[in-house]
Amino acid sequence: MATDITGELDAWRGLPALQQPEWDDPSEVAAVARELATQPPLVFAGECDNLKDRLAEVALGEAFVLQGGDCAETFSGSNADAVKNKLKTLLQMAVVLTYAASVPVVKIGRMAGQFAKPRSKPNETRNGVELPAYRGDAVNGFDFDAVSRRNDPHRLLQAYHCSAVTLNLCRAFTKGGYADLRQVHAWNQDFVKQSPAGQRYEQLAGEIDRALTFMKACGASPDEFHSVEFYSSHEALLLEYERAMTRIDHLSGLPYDVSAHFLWIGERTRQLDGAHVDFLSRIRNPIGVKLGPSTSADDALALMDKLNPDHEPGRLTFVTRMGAGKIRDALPPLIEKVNQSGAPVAWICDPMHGNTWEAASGHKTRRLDDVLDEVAGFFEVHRALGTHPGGIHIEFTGDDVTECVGGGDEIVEADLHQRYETACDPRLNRGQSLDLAFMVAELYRKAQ
Ligand SMILES: O=C[C@H](O)[C@H](O)COP(=O)(O)O
Ligand SMILES: C=C(OP(=O)(O)O)C(=O)O
Ligand SMILES: [Mn+2]
Repeated sequence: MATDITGELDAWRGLPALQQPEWDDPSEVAAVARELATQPPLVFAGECDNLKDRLAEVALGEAFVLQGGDCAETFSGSNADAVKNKLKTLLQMAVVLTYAASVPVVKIGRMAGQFAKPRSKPNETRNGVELPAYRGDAVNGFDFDAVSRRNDPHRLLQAYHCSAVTLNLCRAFTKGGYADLRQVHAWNQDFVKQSPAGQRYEQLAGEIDRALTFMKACGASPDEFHSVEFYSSHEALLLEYERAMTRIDHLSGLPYDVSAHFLWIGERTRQLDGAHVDFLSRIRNPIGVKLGPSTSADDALALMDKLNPDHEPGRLTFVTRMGAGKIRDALPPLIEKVNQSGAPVAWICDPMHGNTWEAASGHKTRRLDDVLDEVAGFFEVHRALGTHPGGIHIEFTGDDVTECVGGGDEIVEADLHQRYETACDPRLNRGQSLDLAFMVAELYRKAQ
């Protein structure tokens, strides 16, 4: 039995796999994969099952997903301050949503493994010099020189170790007291406090404080107030890595990719007969697929049939990323067709990837207004169809960067150069993330 499963886990090797790095020496990759396969799991099958249960609640309309983090994590970003700032932002957003929208929030980081990037062009040219594109720290270096841009399979091991460090910090921060609801004010104690969203948050935190004091006086202090359930996720892009991190769970005898709780297939690698769809169809984690504006209703249905043939609630999440100008037309046919099939699905909105453009300065950027408009369109469509807007998937950072324009602390195009630190796509900063959370909470409340 185990032999059969193992064989099936390698079926992707015979299929077209897009966006895989070309490595100089395949035997070096094979040696790294063997070493990865001996490393301890980063997550346990039981935890993945718990997340699947949470996502089943989302599919049923009873909870809301908040998934986010960097576009591309970096090895140098695997440190306590950077991880704490991202978690703090996620916790603040989650509190706004839980309190202001009165909905349980499933918290998933694009963290502890988001080290590989698909690219639209294989090469990058600067001042007449052409080098391979940066494909994430798991593959090559961000610096623009030939040595750094060489694909190095040993980086896969470093990606594993940085994921372990980051996940360990996430587990400690979310279980060790930092995420206690009595810390709601503490999460707001820095630059963000002065921003319009920070001040609005401060008010809400005051209300939560009073509610907690009241509940304590009544004798209630449930565990849920003292720690937070947090899950990790990343795009399952590098199949050698994901395969090496896949283990057969002792209890169920089923394969789980133990590199993260939740894995998703990107917009560029969701071909029905491609390697990524095949591989993810064979692991038992909860999984997602990004759906861009070229997705037909038949494509969505075929992905459902292949990735969740048993219609297991929580197994498959569709992450739509249509763009603000397209979502109102592109999303309804997908939802209608999938719904007609009776398949349970959690629909979540990535309002980032359909709204990227290049500023005159050459910076890749996004307008917060477009992000908000796509989320508003997502809610409108679900409201019109009577379906559940299940969550948001965003790229953000805990730092005060200037990568996206707009927001309460208005960032304009001319500001982009000030703190443009992303290794790939432009991220919302703390203030912009909070602006978004308040808007989503309002939309959610209205939709109820
Ligand atoms: O999320 C990542 C980007 O959208 C993807 O890597 C493509 O970016 P690019 O067009 O800069 O290559
Ligand atoms: C590459 C990404 O998105 P998509 O696959 O939707 O383009 C991403 O999430 O960073
Ligand atoms: Mn991105």
